[in-house]
Amino acid sequence: MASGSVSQYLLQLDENVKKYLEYFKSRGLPEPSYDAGDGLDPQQSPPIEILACRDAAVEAADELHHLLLGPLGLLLSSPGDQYLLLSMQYIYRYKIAHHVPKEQATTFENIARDCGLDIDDVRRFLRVAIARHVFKEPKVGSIAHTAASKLLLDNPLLEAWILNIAEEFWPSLTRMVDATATWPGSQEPNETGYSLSHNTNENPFDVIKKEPKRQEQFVNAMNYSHLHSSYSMDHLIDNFNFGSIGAGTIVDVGGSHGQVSIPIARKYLQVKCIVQDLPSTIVGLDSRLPEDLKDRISGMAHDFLTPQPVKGADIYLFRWILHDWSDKYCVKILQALTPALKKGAMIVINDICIPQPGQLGISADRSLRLMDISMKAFNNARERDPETWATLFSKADPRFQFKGITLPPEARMAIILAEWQGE
Ligand SMILES: C[S@@+](CC[C@H](N)C(=O)[O-])C[C@H]1O[C@@H](n2cnc3c(N)ncnc32)[C@H](O)[C@@H]1O
Repeated sequence: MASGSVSQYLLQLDENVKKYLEYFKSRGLPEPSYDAGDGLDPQQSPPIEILACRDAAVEAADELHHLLLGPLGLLLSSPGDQYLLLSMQYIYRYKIAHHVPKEQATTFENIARDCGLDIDDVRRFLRVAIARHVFKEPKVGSIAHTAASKLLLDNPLLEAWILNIAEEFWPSLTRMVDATATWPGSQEPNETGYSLSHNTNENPFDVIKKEPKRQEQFVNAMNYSHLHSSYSMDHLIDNFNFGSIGAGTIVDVGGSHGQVSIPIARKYLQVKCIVQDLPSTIVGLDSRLPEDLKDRISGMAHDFLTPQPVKGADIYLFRWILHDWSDKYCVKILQALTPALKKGAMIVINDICIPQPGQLGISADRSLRLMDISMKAFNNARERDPETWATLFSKADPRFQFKGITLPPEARMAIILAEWQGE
């Protein structure tokens, strides 16, 4: 399939949109808009040449979009294009990208033979990808790499990201409307699109954990999505003064392997950190800590849905935790803290905060909305806006004083603060 250049598509778009709009003007119709649609009478279609202009303009816009995204962007836009996603799942499962020479063409027949696949399936799945410039068909029946298909080679985190969406999230999305009918308004992690599509009544995290390969894929996918500098830990560490507590204690709730506590302790030279997580995650943490931090960081097994055992700490930190839980469970998690809190203790949350509609550009807003709905499909969790964050604290206990939200420049994750006012 021949592809034009950016300038050619721009010209094609400009010429065809002008002709299309001229038609509207000549009929006294307003320009098409999101609010009013195109104002055309469905019974009386415009002349065929006008429809052809529209189609040419749409095609030029699509192609400009794809070219400007670049090869990586093209692949990453796949969650919005389930057909490409399906095709990539097929390509990954049978390692097809590895059977196409990097610099030459091969044939569908060769691929089918080398991978032991049905030739008709190979042709059909690959042509879905080719239609989005993932591989190309330089002449009928032959197949060669494009920049995007080359990214499917030897890129394990990208592979995990795409397969995790294809295998864990996408099936959940296809059943989430059914889930809203089966369990209206549910806040339970096992009453979701995931539950229906994966035929389980367990929390998806527990389902995935049972299979080491699936767990590895999930962890790699999460790591891939956090590679972008907007997710860097530095945004938290440089924009919240953990040093203000002097030699005080930070409880890093759900702190995993200490990936947050370690850089905090490195920057703030007096603070002590207690990393809490489930027993299977926290086991062995103390021996894995860097030697120079062993006297200031320690690990502790703790389920954050049960009462907090560390009493009187200065800061309780939740990084990348609460977005994995519905409001009902976030309230429980916050309530589980209260028996341990001293007056003035700070609750520091580092998580996504969706600005009010209209405050972000359309694509940034769209990507947060997609994340939010994916969390719902997965385990009834959610991304929150400022109001929803504030409400969590007031629902948990009126003695939490909500102190506000800051979004450091260039950061995706906001810093959300509350202070305990109880005695
Ligand atoms: C997305 S990770 C965040 C890890 C770390 N805070 C960070 O920012 O990199 C969520 C963590 O919560 C832990 N977790 C999940 N359920 C938990 C529970 N009930 N009690 C304690 N930790 C839990 C997981 O084991 C995991 O380490």
